[in-house]
Amino acid sequence: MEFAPSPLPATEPPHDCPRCPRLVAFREELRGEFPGWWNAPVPAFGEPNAWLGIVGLAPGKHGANRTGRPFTGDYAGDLLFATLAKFGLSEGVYAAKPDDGLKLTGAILINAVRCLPPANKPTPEEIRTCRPFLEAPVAALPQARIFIALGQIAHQSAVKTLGGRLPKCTFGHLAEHRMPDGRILIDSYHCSRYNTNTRRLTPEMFEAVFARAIELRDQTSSTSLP
Ligand SMILES: O=c1cc[nH]c(=O)[nH]1
Repeated sequence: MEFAPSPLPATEPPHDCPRCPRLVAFREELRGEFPGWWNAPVPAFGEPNAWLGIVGLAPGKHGANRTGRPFTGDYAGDLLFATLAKFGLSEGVYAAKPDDGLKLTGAILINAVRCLPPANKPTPEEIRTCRPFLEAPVAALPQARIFIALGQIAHQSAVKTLGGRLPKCTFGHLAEHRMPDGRILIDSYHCSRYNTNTRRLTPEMFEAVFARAIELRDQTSSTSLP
């Protein structure tokens, strides 16, 4: 795969974002080892007019960090994209590569941390440092009234981004949190290989989160949320 950095919206981190020294060093190492991979901050993927924002954790090494599209090419993406298709939130067929023509409809995927962290574990400082790159695209989503957080880290970053208070928002699968301006955050266990293999998260449990998001969208579509 050949990657030429294309012009990015102002809400996206630059291709050579220097903010997190550990993540920059890891990215440089992987650029040497895998020059054909993306190896850069991974841009959000989806519709600018999305009603649903889905907050992930961080690129997977062989997934988004390789392909340059969130969740694309790794195990977590298989369940996520199948679920999006099932709920009418995508058009086209997901084929685990960024040029498969897949389009999200009504939804957007944004990782809480844009660069690949070693061992899939960003530090608290890296999560904090990357938060402007969650805040900026979220602020640029005028229609997004419902958010789904995939896992604890995404939950924490999403609550802070949406202006909520963490002590009031305990993470739990299918837990719902109303933000001060009326936007609603639904938590889900992350659709990682570990969670699905151990059955902590089943496809049915994951689908219940999206079904609830759609139910809330339909209930709130007549009320005025930001
Ligand atoms: O949270 C995740 C996991 C895998 N790939 C992503 O882009 N985000």
